[in-house]
Amino acid sequence: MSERLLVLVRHGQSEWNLKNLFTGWKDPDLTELGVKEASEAGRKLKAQGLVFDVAYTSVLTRAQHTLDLILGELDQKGLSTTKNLALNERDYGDLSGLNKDDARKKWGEDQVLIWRRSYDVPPPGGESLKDTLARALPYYVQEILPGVLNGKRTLVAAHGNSLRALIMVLEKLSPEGILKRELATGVPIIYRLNADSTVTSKLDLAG
Ligand SMILES: O=C(O)[C@@H](CO)OP(=O)(O)O
Repeated sequence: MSERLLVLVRHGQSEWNLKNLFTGWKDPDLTELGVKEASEAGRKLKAQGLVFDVAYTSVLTRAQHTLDLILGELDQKGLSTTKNLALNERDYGDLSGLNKDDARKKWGEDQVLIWRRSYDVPPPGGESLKDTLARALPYYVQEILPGVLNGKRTLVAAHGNSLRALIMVLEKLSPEGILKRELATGVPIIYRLNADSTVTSKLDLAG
């Protein structure tokens, strides 16, 4: 029987993660550390003996670069890959490009935390996690999940908040539960699914 494998990985550290800037749909590349993290993610997946049939990523450079580095480590550079905007980071709207500490000074710690981690309060001009889920989930259900359920071993390289949206569904987390869920850069999470698309097992390759 095929294994219904789904691996999610957040991109490695980006230039704007390093500078502590709200990023969203802006398109910085990986830092040197981010490149190392992505390669390390690939080595960890290889050490697990994993091979993939398909990959998905966003239309943003940091996620695509991460995927390329992972596939390089896996000797799978030619893997069939689909890029879609549905997997993009949450759009940070007017906050994009601002420094996160400066934003805390201007609007206060609590307000910035609400914009960053609440479920349904969007940052000005941007997307809430709920909005992000509303575009990432249909893509997952219609484009990614059918392949996984048919035995296509699937790798998704995307972003903190687009992946948090999918994790909320996979792990059946409440809006309160997702609030505290942080995704480290370049850490793969390996899911195996049941035939009804619920999660059989989860392995977080942190550390
Ligand atoms: O700036 C962003 O786009 C995201 C991810 O780096 O930040 P946050 O941690 O606030 O979701």
